[in-house]
Order: sequence, then structure tokens, then C-alpha cells
Amino acid sequence: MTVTEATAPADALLSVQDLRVSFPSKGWRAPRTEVLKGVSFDVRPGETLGLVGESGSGKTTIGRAVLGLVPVRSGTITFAGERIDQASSAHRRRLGRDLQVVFQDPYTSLNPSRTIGDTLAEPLLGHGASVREARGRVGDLLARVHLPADAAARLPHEFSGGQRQRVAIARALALRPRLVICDEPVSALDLTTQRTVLDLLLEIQEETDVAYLFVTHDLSVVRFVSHRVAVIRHGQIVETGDARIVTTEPQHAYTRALMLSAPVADVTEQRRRRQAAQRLAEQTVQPAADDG
Ligand SMILES: Nc1ncnc2c1ncn2[C@@H]1O[C@H](COP(=O)(O)OP(=O)(O)OP(=O)(O)O)[C@@H](O)[C@H]1O
Repeated sequence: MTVTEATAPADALLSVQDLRVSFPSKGWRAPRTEVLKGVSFDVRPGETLGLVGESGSGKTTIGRAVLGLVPVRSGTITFAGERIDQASSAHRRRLGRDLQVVFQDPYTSLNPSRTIGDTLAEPLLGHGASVREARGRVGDLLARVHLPADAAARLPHEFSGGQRQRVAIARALALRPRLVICDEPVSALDLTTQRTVLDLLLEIQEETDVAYLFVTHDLSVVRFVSHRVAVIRHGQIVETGDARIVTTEPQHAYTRALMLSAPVADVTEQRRRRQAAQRLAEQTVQPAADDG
């Protein structure tokens, strides 16, 4: 049985319904590969929906579809009450105010030849701020992500991975968006730095009521940041619900397998868990077949 919420809440900020995305396969006669096979979920204002699943399950593709970076074959994406799945480029530019993204890799997501100040000012100037206003706001943004004011004059290579990710977060927040797609924002960072970046995201949410669609393969991260969790496997959501419940009493065998495959310190326990996860994964080889 697929475990999902019965109805979409009327107050959804982002609503994705029956989303299908496919890519051309190798060989001109080969059928297209369907990567998302009817994905539905909602994100409410001010909440974090964690999207968790193993590598290749389609998590990043969902985020890219919401951002208009991959074509949608069918289904709908609604943001703040407006359909955006076929948005024009002018509409996309306008959406940039309310819908932002933080990518995984802080080493490639910032332009290496632009100062941090210019990087943060760019979206502000592009949306009508004066140079003076932008300069003031850059100072506020740096303070907000706990970076010193003199960071504005420096280049990305002068910063650590965690600091760069804080710059990327500041850039995403520059226009005071309503939703930020966080695509594995801490998976390139060491554990201590992960925690400081996650704490920062939570702090910002508490202050600004921004919503996050938080993509990760890491259950402990998803448990830490999310209000609700959607578990994706092979391009289908197999379970959605309250983060605490999904991560402590998962209903779907695949979620249980995912939990068992999370690393633990004890090697024997790790082996036992891996075997149990393998057995559960074998039970759920055909996720579509047991859809209720
Ligand atoms: N532009 C593309 N062209 C062809 N195939 C693609 C494209 N983008 C993604 N895919 C394929 O779609 C599938 C899902 O990829 P996606 O990156 O969404 O997974 P993921 O769950 O985010 O994985 P990871 O955690 O490893 O990033 C993969 O098999 C991937 O190879």
C-alpha cells in the first residue's frame, strides 16, 4: 500500500500533483526513461517538507522541475495559487522573488571571480533595488548568516565550505523568498559544520516563516529539520507524514529499509541492519505493484 495523505491542504504554498518527468534514453529508438512517475505532495507556508530517498530516486529532479529547469511531461505544479509548471521566462523571473534554491556544492555554486558582496547584491539590483539599498541589505544578509561585514569585499576561495554555504543561503534569502529548495545543502560538509548550517536554516525559518523543500538522502538530517517527510523511491512517493512518526514508526517497508541502512558505529550491528534492510528492500522491489 502507498501511504500518503488523503487530500491536499487548501493553504498549500507549493502543490505538486501527479508530476511526471522523463528523459531521453541512449539510442534514438529507445523509449524515454520515466524518472518521476506521478509524484504528489504539498508544502505549507513556513513548514519544512523533507524529501528523502536513496541516490537516483528522483529527489533532485523534483526540485529542478519546481524551478523550471527540467520539462514537465504531465501533472501540475502550483505555487502561491498560480500554475508554474509551464511558466514563461518572464513569469520565472518574477517567481525568483519568492522561490529560491540552495545547491549541494558550495564550491561550484558561487562565481569564483565575483566578490561575496557582488554575489549578494546581484539579485537585489536585478529586482529594482538602488545601489545604496543593495549595499545596506548585503550588510544585513552577512550579519544574518553570521559572517563579518568585511566578507563583502572578499572572493569565495577565501572561505571554507561551511562559510560558502552560508553565503549561498544569504543569496537565496536576499529577496525574502517564501520557499527555498534546499538540495542536499549540507552533504558536502563535515558533521560539525552540517549542524551549524542546519541550525542557521532553522533560525532563519523561525524569524521569517520561510518554507523549505529539503532534499536529502540522510534520514538523521531530515528528522532534524523537517516538519513532514515524503519518502521517494524509483520516482514515486511511498510514504508521507509527520517527520517524527515517519522516522520512528515508518509504515512502508522501503522507509524501514532506508532507516536500517543508515550508518551506525557498531560494525556487527551495522551488518545486521544491512542484512535486514536488504530483506526489506527485496520485499519492495516492485513499489508500483502494491499501491493501494
Ligand atoms: N538531465 C537528465 N538526463 C537524463 N537522465 C537524468 C537527468 N537528470 C537526472 N537523470 C536521471 O534521473 C534519475 C534520478 O536522478 P536525480 O538526480 O533526480 O536523483 P536523486 O534522488 O536526486 O539522486 P542523488 O541523491 O544521487 O542526487 C537518475 O537515474 C538520473 O540519472
